[in-house]
Amino acid sequence: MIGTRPEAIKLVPVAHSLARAGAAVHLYFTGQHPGLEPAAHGLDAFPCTPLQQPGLPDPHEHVDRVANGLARIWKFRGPDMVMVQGDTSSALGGARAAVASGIPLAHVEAGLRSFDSRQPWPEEDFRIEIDRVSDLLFAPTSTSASNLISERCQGQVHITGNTGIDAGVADRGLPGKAPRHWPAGRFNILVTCHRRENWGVGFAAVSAALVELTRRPRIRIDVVLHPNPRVSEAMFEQLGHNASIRLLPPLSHAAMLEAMLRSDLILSDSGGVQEEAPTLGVPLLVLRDKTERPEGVEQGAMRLVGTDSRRIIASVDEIAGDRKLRANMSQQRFPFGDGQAAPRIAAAALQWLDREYRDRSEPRRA
Ligand SMILES: CC(=O)N[C@H]1[C@@H](OP(=O)(O)OP(=O)(O)OC[C@H]2O[C@@H](n3ccc(=O)[nH]c3=O)[C@H](O)[C@@H]2O)O[C@H](CO)[C@@H](O)[C@@H]1O
Repeated sequence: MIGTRPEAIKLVPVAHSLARAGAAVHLYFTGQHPGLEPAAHGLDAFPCTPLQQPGLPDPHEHVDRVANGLARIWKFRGPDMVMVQGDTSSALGGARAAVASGIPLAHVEAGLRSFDSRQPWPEEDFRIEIDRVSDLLFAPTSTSASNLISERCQGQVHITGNTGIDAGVADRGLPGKAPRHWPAGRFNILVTCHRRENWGVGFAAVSAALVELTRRPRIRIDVVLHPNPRVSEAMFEQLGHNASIRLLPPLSHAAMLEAMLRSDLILSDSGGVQEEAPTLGVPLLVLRDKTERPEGVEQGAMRLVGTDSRRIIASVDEIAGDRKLRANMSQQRFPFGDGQAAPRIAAAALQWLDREYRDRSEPRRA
């Protein structure tokens, strides 16, 4: 099940590992991010059913549409297992349809918790519901596995690492493989900001901080726009007039990783970027008050700064001005996995299916 760009990025390695292990992989593209193409992510070798359900202002309504659409398709013939990733409305819709159709469900990136239903909203609750009904739970870290165990989730838990790290990140992050091109004297900041909790007041405060930071002569700022037009229009409105800030269109994943590697510091509210930055060894200020990915903060690779302008400016000034702190935050760390999550997931899923269908003494569907 794939609905959004990050789900595509994180499921590419899983689809290929499953296929290598002998599974027949069928993709369902919900259409949550319209324009998301299997070929753009190297997924064109797999059969794909498009649902054509673009994301809606009310994510709960989108969940229902995806769930109903899939349940209709799977009424007569469904797969042996449904695999969903993360916490999107597509993932929850897929999970509900699998349960309604009696199909085993696997959840990739299970167990992440911010312990606050309001942030990320509605993803925290979506992920909890998916975890409760999954038969197989692929937790990226021991922290996420502990969350599942303390909530007494019924599914089988495996600690695998995050598949996002398999997706070209681990290779680039390996010592000696990360080319850093810092022009002397410059301090390059890369920014992404798209979370729903930050729409409105949050965006305005982040933009005000960026404008203030351009007054420092050393600082250069690149803002990568989100594919959601509502988000990119707000950024244009607030930053388009500032000649010292470059607004870049959404980048391919490879180009995004290169842009991260060329940066001295990243400011972002993205979930995936929180996993990638420590692996690439680039310091990160997280534009959120809470995170469901505390591992990078605990290891000193990133800091939570929220969207308060003064706090953002103070943190940037501190990191830009303190070589020792910057060197420490720039150390490569691998809190989210070693780049081998997908083969672990494929092996565990196929083993689980073999056992399940042997015990059920009924043939697998494919
Ligand atoms: C609240 C939250 O965090 N939600 C999630 C959200 O995405 P998340 O917040 O990670 O979504 P983003 O849109 O920021 O996507 C991040 C990914 O896209 C890449 N990128 C970013 C910008 C760009 O121009 N080009 C590009 O390729 C990044 O390198 C990263 O790999 O969906 C994911 C998939 O279910 C989940 O794992 C996350 O938990």
